[in-house]
Amino acid sequence: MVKVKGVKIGEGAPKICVPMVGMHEEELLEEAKMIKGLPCDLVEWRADFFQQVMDLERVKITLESIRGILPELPIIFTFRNKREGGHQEITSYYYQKLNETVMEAGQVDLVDVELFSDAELVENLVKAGKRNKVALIISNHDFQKTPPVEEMTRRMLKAIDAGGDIAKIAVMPACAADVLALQEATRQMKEDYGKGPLITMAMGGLGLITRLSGETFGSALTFGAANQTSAPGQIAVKELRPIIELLHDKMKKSE
Ligand SMILES: O=C1C[C@@](O)(C(=O)O)C[C@@H](O)[C@@H]1O
Repeated sequence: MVKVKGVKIGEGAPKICVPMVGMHEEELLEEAKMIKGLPCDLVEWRADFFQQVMDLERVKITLESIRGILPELPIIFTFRNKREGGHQEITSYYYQKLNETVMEAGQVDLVDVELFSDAELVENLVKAGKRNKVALIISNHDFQKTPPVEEMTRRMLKAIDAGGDIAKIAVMPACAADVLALQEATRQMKEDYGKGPLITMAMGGLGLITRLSGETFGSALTFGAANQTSAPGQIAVKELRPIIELLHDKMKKSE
């Protein structure tokens, strides 16, 4: 279990995270104000959407303004590279600098680091996370396909071995068997390897069930949209919340 600002990821019902995808500061602040009224547990700033992400001072100022609007919610900071489905590509050097700067600024609770980054970079960011008391999600995204179950579990185990507090995998299914493979990899990680917390999802409409069924299979967090999605298959947080709650209540009652 990972506890951030009182939110227990990996205990009870899956937590709901809303991505912030504004390209400019004003848009982000509007999004933050809207999120204030939404039934979510965390927010994720997808900084690869932000047009001024190459300006570290701007990033820090924007983060402070977001925090000003959302003082209580845990914030995940994510720069998603293009090769993993993000909107911009930056050098490894800048990726490290950006994530370290944000961790040192003290406004975020979690940082998402891509597993397939340079090994030394991951190591440095794990150390920076520990130094700054920021939890690390080590993630992998495949927007083309769903790897075999063993490969998905191998990646999640590697993410935890590398020092991730949370392992995350997002894949693209082509058929129902792919969706089942993602669920099975999640189940094996939780029940057979005893590892977690995990965040897993199959993307697109076909994978939607995986965004709802985390409590059954072992995914501790799910992403729901405010008004713009950050990945295919996300549904609105207002639609997501009652489903997550229904499953949680009924599962508890029939224990
Ligand atoms: O990694 C993830 C998961 C995600 O890709 C999804 O499919 O919901 C959405 C991203 O914003 C987040 O960083």
